[in-house]
Amino acid sequence: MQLLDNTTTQTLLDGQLDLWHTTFAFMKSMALKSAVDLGIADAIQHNGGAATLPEILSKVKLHPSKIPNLRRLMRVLTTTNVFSIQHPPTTEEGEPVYKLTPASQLLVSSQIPFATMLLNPMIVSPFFELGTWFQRELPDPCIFKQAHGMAVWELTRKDAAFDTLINKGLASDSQFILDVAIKLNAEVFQSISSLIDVGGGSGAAAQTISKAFPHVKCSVLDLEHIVAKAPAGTDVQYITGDMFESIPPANVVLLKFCMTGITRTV
Ligand SMILES: C[S@@+](CC[C@H](N)C(=O)[O-])C[C@H]1O[C@@H](n2cnc3c(N)ncnc32)[C@H](O)[C@@H]1O
Repeated sequence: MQLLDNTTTQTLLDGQLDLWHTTFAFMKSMALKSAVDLGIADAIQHNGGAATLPEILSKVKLHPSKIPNLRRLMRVLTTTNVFSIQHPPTTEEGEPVYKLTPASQLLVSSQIPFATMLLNPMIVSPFFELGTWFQRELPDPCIFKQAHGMAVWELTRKDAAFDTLINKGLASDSQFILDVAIKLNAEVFQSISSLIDVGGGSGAAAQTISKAFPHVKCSVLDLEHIVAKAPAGTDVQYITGDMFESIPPANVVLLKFCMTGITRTV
């Protein structure tokens, strides 16, 4: 084989390994999706934060024919640090114990809707056509629109289930990251009196700030159909508008995740 004449066999084997690692990288995210779908993090948590395979099986619903495959799934999830594994000493018989890691602690508490959103087929499938996207000139550069015929925010307007998926996912991430920001940088919020979250969605971030710092007048600027569904009874003011036309004045302008899927027309 010409290839083998010109390059060392070991170099090519290393190259094949790199290719396989990248080719099968999707198995990591699909294993994570399975863990979320099956509630494995919750099962371990309910067992005190550590569980053997039979203990996980007592809490997770699997078809009996698939039980032998759970160990393989857990192997992927431990090599990717979603869970950790502690083997029994070689001198003793017994089952390995799976434990929560910082990553899976987040799956128990807050990040499930975010992972569920990002691993949804509607969000993942457009990337199968990334090569085509590079070859075409499109009036709208949004890859989601190339695949589904409309931008993310147009689809949220038309499809209630998709809207819930996106809003819950974004809100869970906002809630988590704002809790962290408030804990680490409280003085930043103490020194301001107003804040506007541009493209703030259902207002999870603004509400978290408003509750922690009642002296900060918090507002959300978003598109009409998002503001129409804004939760009532909060101190946050929801404003309908297009960020490309104007942004109401405030001490702080928050732009979180706003580079993704922004639409110019309201
Ligand atoms: C990726 S989401 C971010 C939501 C929120 N900031 C968060 O981090 O959870 C983008 C938001 O921008 C809004 N949006 C899109 N185009 C907009 C525009 N032209 N003017 C104002 N808001 C817009 C969408 O409706 C959506 O709520």
